[in-house]
Amino acid sequence: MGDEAVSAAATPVSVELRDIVQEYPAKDGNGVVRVVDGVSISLDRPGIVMLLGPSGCGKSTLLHMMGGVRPIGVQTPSSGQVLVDGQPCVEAHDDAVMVFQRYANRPDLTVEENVAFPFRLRHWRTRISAAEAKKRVDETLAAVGLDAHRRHLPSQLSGGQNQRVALARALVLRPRILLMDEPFGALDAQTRAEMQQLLVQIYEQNPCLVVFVTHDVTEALTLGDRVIVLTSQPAKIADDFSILEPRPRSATWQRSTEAVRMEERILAQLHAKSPGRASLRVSV
Ligand SMILES: Nc1ncnc2c1ncn2[C@@H]1O[C@H](COP(=O)(O)OP(=O)(O)OP(=O)(O)O)[C@@H](O)[C@H]1O
Repeated sequence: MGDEAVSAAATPVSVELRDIVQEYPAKDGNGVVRVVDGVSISLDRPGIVMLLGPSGCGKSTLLHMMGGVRPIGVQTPSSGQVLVDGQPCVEAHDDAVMVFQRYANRPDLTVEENVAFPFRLRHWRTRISAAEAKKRVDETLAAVGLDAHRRHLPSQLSGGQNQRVALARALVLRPRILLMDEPFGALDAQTRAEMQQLLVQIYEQNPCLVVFVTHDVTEALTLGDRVIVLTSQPAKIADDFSILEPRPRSATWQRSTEAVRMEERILAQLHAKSPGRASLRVSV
């Protein structure tokens, strides 16, 4: 299983949201609120896909759906279909792992123990041998630059280092789908840039499908192979385009006419009041 899981990272992957509608109970207790309104997204190859949209438009809701994570007591999606590798996704699945802004490291465990934590769970213990788990933890700690901190506690680390721990805990599972919910949103500008660089390095070494939620247009242009912009609530697709510029993307490219046009295009959509289109795909 270990070797299979290692090579799985480079294997094809597909995630499809088909005509997704999501409604949640209204906060005032009266009826429901439609948060997502007919979103269709097809992701069919490894790459970094940026999901942008105004606050509260349903980005996390869509991201969770891709990982089969469901809120308690709410039908998700209200209608539409989530398919992973062409199969209906009805529950959390091993192919997808999530990284959150609140890195959720256990304060009583060392860096190494935090990263190895998934292997304490019966589900993974029965699938990954202890030797394979140790090898993966060692490799991943080196990949995220935390080898020298393995015996430290989270309280002894900076915010960026703590986010590295959270990223490493996701990467030890060698996911084919890495779902990142504003993972660098709480970091200062320099640390955020370092983490973006790290993500690109890790991605280049082991390409998988990364779906990355952000509010930050520059982050989208720095990282994305594809940028999907959602409208304000209820979310529809407002824009969807590819960025062909290879990574790492230089400051010169960031200031180029091409990049500035993309930035303006995203900002125009984020500030637009008009409803989005059901599905639109453009190559830039
Ligand atoms: N389980 C739930 N029950 C009720 N309402 C919910 C639930 N989950 C999310 N919501 C509501 O749905 C809306 C969209 O939430 P979601 O977190 O998906 O948006 P978002 O775009 O990720 O937001 P942000 O950018 O602020 O992180 C919000 O108004 C939120 O309060």
